Amino acid sequence: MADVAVETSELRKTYVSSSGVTEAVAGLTLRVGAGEMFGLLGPNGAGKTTTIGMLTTRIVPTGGVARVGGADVVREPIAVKRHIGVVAQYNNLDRQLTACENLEFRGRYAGLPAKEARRRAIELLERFGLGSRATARITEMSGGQAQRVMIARALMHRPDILFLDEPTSGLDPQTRVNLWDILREIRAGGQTIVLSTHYMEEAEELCDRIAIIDRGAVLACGELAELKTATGLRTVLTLTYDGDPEKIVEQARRLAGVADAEVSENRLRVFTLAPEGILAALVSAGQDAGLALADVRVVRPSLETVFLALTGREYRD
Ligand SMILES: Nc1ncnc2c1ncn2[C@@H]1O[C@H](COP(=O)(O)OP(=O)(O)OP(=O)(O)O)[C@@H](O)[C@H]1O
Repeated sequence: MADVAVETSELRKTYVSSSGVTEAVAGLTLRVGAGEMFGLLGPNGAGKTTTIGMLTTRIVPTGGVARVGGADVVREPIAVKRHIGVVAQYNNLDRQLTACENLEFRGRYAGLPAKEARRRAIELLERFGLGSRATARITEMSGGQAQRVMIARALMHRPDILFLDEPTSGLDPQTRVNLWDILREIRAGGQTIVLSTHYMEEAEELCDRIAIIDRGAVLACGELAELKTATGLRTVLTLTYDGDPEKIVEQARRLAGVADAEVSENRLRVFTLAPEGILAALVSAGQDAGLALADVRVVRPSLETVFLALTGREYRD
C-alpha cells in the first residue's frame, strides 16, 4: 500500500434540517501515514463520528475530497471498503447470532469460502481472548467482550486500515486498558488505525499522531510532543525548600532549557520545554546554597492544557 493511508482536503458535511444548518465537518484537511495509529481527538459534537462516517463511505460529504487506501470515498466506495474495517461507536452486532457466527457472516460477505471464514473467525476470537465465548450469543456478553467481537469482525477480511469510533466509550477502566493492548497489537502487525476519542489520556497513551478537532475543524495536528511545543506549553517544576530559594533563582534562570523561574515563599517554580536534567541541577544548586529539599512537583503539559491553549476554552467532556 502507498505511504499515505488516508488523505482529506477541505472535507465538509453540512446538515440542513428544519432546526437549521449544522456544519458538522467544516473543511477538514489531514493526512494519515500507512502504519500509523492516528487519533481524532475532540469533545462531544466536534464532528468525529461524521468524519469517520465519510471516510468509511457511510456518510456522503457535501464538499471536499477524501481518499482512503488511495481510493476516493465518493467515486470509488467499493474500493475503499476493501481497504477498511470499521468498528462503530455502538454495538451493531447481530444479537440473534453467536460471536463466531457474527464473524463468519462478515467473512462470507467479504467473499471468503465457508471453511476459511470459520477458521479465521475462530482464530480471531482466540487472539482476542474470546475462544471460550465463540458460541455465546451477543446478548450474553459484557460490553468489553462485545467490543472485542466488533474489532474481530472488522478484521475478518484483513483490511489494511481500521477505523474505530470512540472504541472505549462507556467501558470500565480495566476493560479499556485491555482494549488498548489489543489496538497496540493490531498496529504492531502493520495495520493503520484511525480512532476517534474524547478521552485525552487515550489519545496520549495510544496515538503516534493526533488531530485535535473542534466544531468540525482541525485545531492542531501532529505528534503530541510537537503539539505541546507548538503551543508553547511548558513543564512546571515546583521545588519546595526548607529555606528561601531566592538565593538560587538567578542560577535557575541561567540553566540551559529554563524559560523562566520565580519564587513564591519557600517554593521555586521553574518553567521549561525540556525538563530533562534540570531537576538534578536544581537539587544540587539548593544543596550548594545550604537549602534542603522538602518537596518536588512536576506538572507536564497535557492534552487538556494544549486544548485550553489552542481554544482558550475548557475541554468540554
Ligand atoms: N444527521 C444529522 N443531522 C443533523 N445534524 C447532525 C447529524 N449528525 C450529526 N449532526 C450534528 O453534527 C455535529 C457533529 O456531530 P458528530 O456526531 O460528528 O460529533 P462527534 O464528535 O462524533 O460527537 P459524539 O462524541 O457526541 O458522537 C453535532 O452538532 C451533531 O449534532
